[in-house]
Amino acid sequence: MTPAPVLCLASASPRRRDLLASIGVTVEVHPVDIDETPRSGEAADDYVVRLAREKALAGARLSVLPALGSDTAVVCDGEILGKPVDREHAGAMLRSLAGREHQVVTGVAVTGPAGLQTGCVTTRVFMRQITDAELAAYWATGEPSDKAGGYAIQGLAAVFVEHIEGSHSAVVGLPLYETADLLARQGVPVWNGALPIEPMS
Ligand SMILES: Cc1cn([C@H]2C[C@H](O)[C@@H](COP(=O)(O)OP(=O)(O)OP(=O)(O)O)O2)c(=O)[nH]c1=O
Repeated sequence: MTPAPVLCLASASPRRRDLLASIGVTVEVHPVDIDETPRSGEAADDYVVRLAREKALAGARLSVLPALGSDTAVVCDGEILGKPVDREHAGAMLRSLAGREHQVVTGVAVTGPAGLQTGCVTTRVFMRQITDAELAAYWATGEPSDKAGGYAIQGLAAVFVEHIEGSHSAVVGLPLYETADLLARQGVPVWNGALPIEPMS
């Protein structure tokens, strides 16, 4: 039997639902539609935390449960890369990331009895060079289309990623270590209730 939901997930991302399920958090899914346009001159960490906060607050209006929102941006040379709109865009994005370092910035916000609390995690990702034939083959898999930066580290693009410094789960869409802390602060159980909730320090 699936445990009762303990959290409203204000997201259409199946990755975020699966990540939360992996630490024993069953969610009620409420995708929310917000304007994701970056403000002029907005830093990536401010941008993802702002969107995470807006998603959490919109989710809270749809549920009686504490609500979580999150946003992931790929940043290269200070520029925020969104999701690719077509094959050319996806190819240009991955070409710009190949053979060097970029950053993945993920913001998370949880609103509940303790009020609205946020966190932000930056992970350094180092990719190998990628050939044109590989780019074409990767686009044909369908994987890049709904992913920030046009790749999925948890999927086929793992063969392009030499190493990371930071949080793998944050690159996939939700930093689980920081999220567990935010959930504890709101009294939301993880491990389906088996992990003792520590009082806020
Ligand atoms: C870099 C990278 C991103 N992604 C995904 C995570 C996010 O789902 C997506 C970034 O877009 P987001 O706007 O953060 O999320 P979303 O549109 O999927 O869902 P919602 O706004 O409803 O919460 O890219 C991966 O799955 N793997 C990766 O390696």
